[in-house]
Amino acid sequence: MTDAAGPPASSWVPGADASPYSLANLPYGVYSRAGGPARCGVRIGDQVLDLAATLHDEVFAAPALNGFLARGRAAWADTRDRLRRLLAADVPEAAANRAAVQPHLVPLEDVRLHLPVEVGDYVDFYCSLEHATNVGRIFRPDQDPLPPNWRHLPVGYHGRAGTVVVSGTPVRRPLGQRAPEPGGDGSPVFGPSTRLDIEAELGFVVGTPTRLGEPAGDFADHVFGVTLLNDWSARDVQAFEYVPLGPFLGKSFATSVSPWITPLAALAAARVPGRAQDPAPPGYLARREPWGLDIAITVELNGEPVSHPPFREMYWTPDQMLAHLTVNGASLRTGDLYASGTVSGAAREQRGSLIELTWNGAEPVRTAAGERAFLADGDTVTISATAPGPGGARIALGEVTGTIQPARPVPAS
Ligand SMILES: O=C(O)/C=C/C(=O)CC(=O)CC(=O)O
Ligand SMILES: [Ca+2]
Ligand SMILES: [Mg+2]
Repeated sequence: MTDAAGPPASSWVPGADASPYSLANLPYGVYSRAGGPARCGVRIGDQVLDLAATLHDEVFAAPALNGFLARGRAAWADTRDRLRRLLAADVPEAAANRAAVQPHLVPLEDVRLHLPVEVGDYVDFYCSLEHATNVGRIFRPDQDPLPPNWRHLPVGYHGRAGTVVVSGTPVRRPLGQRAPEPGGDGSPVFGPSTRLDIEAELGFVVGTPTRLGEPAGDFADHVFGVTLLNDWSARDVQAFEYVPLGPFLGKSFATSVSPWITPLAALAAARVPGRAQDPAPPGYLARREPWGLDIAITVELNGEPVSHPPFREMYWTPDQMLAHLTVNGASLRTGDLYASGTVSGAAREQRGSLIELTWNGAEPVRTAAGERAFLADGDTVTISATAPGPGGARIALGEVTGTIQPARPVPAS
């Protein structure tokens, strides 16, 4: 059963058809039950389907999806087709499928979700025109908000792959150096970050590697799927350290991702051409297919929605990010992760970071827990997203959440 336009296919799994985790979605993740090993699964409704047991395939009896991702696009499509057929209500063998598959469904409330891939390299881009313009105005008020390169290439930096953590992992407020403060002795100040922020982003997970020395082929040949990502950012540390080599410790302490990877195949109805670009980018960045994605993101602070960033408004699209990552001959490996950069739209309530929402703290966000310029200890940030599915239904991309823990004590000098 391939993904087709038209009415959504129906599943025998109770509740699945009415859920944003219907047969049209089927995101992949890694789960464990109490005392059991971590294994690969697919989400349907409020359950996880164990893939190794269902498909009799040991590649899924692993604590990461990398082995499956390395098999490539034809295998991804074949597995998705098999799963859709096994879970479908409207195929002749549905009763037999149900009898065989039902024992391998586990209620979500009985599982722990893990980081779904072993992350290789992690790169973060800067692809929202509105975000780049806002942050440029705030960080560099005396200059053009957009650097001269910005409309010619998707600007990015390498982050710390080893600190990519799964949703729910607590985030400890980092220690670091910030600029000398007025009234101080002129030295930088070392201590807990006082401007801890979020960045609402999408992450793209590489399945099929590229060859050293060669550019990537088609986006959908290499990229397996999409995850939600929060690039926690200590703005005070970042502002003092980033010249001239870019973000470093201000962003490397934690990057949280959703436990679910939504395969590109589930996002067929979300594909849009991508925003017009002026000037036209060089040939290697020309868009060959529509890979803008109409994904609607919501950011909640302590349970209250504070922003609705629209991914469809991104200036650079994820196929262009992939082309740029490899144009110099640098290769990508299975499990590499690249993020879009903060997603911000033109309206205030579409900004994907607190530094923009509060204009560097000058206009605090009002919530039931009090006013926030930046994050307080104990705050919980949750990013979720939905996208159009077949027949007007929507699919969900999971959520990525994290709660801020107090900084560790400043070491005595
Ligand atoms: O312009 C700057 O100096 C800083 C930019 C960011 O903090 C953004 C970043 O990490 C990339 C992004 O998320 O868009
Ligand atoms: Ca970022
Ligand atoms: Mg980060």
